[in-house]
Amino acid sequence: MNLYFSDHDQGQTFFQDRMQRSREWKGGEDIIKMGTEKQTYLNYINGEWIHSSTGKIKASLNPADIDDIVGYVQESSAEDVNAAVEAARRAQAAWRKLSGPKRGEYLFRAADVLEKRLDEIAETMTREMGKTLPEAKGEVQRGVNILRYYAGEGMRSIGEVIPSTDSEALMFTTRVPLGVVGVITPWNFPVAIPIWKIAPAIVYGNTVVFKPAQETAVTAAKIVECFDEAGLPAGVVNLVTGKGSVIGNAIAEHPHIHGITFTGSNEVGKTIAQKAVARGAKYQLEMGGKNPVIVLEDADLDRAVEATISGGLRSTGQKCTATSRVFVQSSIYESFKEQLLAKIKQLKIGDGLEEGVWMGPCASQKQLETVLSYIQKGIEEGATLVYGGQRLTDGERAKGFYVQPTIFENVSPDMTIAREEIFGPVLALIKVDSLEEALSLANDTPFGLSASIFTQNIGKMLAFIQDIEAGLVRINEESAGVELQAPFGGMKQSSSHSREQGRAAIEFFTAMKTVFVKG
Ligand SMILES: NC(=O)C1=CN([C@@H]2O[C@H](COP(=O)(O)OP(=O)(O)OC[C@H]3O[C@@H](n4cnc5c(N)ncnc54)[C@H](O)[C@@H]3O)[C@@H](O)[C@H]2O)C=CC1
Ligand SMILES: O=C(O)CCC(=O)C(=O)O
Repeated sequence: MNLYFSDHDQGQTFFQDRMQRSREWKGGEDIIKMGTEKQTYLNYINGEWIHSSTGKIKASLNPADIDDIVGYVQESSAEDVNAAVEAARRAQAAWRKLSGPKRGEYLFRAADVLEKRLDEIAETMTREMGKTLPEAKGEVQRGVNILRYYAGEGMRSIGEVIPSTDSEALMFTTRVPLGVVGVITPWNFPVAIPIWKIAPAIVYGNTVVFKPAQETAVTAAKIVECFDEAGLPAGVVNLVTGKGSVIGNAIAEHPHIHGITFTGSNEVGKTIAQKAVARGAKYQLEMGGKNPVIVLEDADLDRAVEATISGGLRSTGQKCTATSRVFVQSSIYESFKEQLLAKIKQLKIGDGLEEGVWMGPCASQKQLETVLSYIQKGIEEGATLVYGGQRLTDGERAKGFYVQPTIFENVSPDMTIAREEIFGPVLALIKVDSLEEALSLANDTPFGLSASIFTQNIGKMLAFIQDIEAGLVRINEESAGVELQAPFGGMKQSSSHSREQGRAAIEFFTAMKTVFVKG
């Protein structure tokens, strides 16, 4: 039996899980071993931390060490989603009536709380999904900055005055919230992505039902704790954790959820879109990438090598903006490859909590298996494995989901590793003779998220900006890297053609009204 002890009296939102106790019989004595007690994180509905109606919990494991349980999270049901939607609906009327600046004040307070807890939440993130601690800290700081940006958004314009053909009339646009918004997020940016969806949703007057990836549900609960501590009114943000096929699906199908914002795989994104269209809900999808980098013969080679490594391998390649195809002009191909390999061999791979580690494990066993299966496909389909390709299981790494950074060459455009999103530290090097050839191959993909080029030639830069099919176009910089004040999103199958972040967020999270007033 689970015995839960509430720590609410001390202002805490967790419960202690006494399942960690075990009994041992030693020298005639019955000894209770406390072991390490783990926190159980609850759903957050209508301002209360509550258990799922299923009574089921799931351990969230550290991908660097599967013996390390980060915490227990709720395996909820559609019934819990119904309760969360009901709370969000009830909260909506009063929340939307607050002024934008007033709603912004709550976001400023949440930013302060998150900033105070930066180190602790970053450490939880590293333990839960493996990215290195400096990267995790950078991401939490980004979360703080996003909250402050959208807090300020509460004071900015929500419409414009348009001259009417009737000189005695006033015509203008204004914006209203959608209502209840479902936020479905992945595990690869467990702080930044939820915050860049939740912050604009609530500052524009919506209320939220938040379903994070189960792999990073502890980190998600900690974000929600920050909103709770900031005094956000009950029901404005609700958290329900559990399986995507159960909780995510219930959100997609719920008749009282008016908008769904999703980041994750194309497969799931498409089903969400179909369900949203079927019931007339608004939706926004950010999905995969197969992002190219083009390195031309006049490039600054050191910079191009650094950026390829950083863009392709940081966060173990688990970014939708990660570099995965590298098109290198023939005349510099060998020297680029040599420099790339020399640098990659020096990367330290290990537990992201350890100082000096550059690349952590894959975020889960499933993700490790996916990456290894793509590497195997690359070999079977005839690409040349130049470096890596193996799981790392020596010493402490035996307990984690580590894979070597992996480089392929002789990759042809029809190979699986040139076409599908791998979401791991795998780079395909492809030799090209000209910018035109590079552009044509780079565009030969269903995706269109991010792309970069290395060249000193302004004409080639301009041709790239014009002709590359990508929502994020980067010159002499890595393919990853998103600024919170700028629109973010992809072309083709990388997104639902909408944009997130910056001022662009207003387009999804509000509905526009055109008003005509005649005195
Ligand atoms: N664009 C991006 O940033 C991301 C892309 N991916 C891609 O997806 C692959 C698989 O990763 P997963 O974590 O399995 O991604 P996923 O698309 O299954 O999960 C993303 C979110 O959707 C939820 N979800 C899952 N099934 C659902 C359903 N039927 N209805 C509604 N929501 C559902 C998940 O619980 C999670 O919160 C990766 O290898 C990568 O290629 C994954 C995460 C982020
Ligand atoms: O590159 C970034 O900072 C953001 C990437 C992203 O949104 C993703 O991987 O889901």
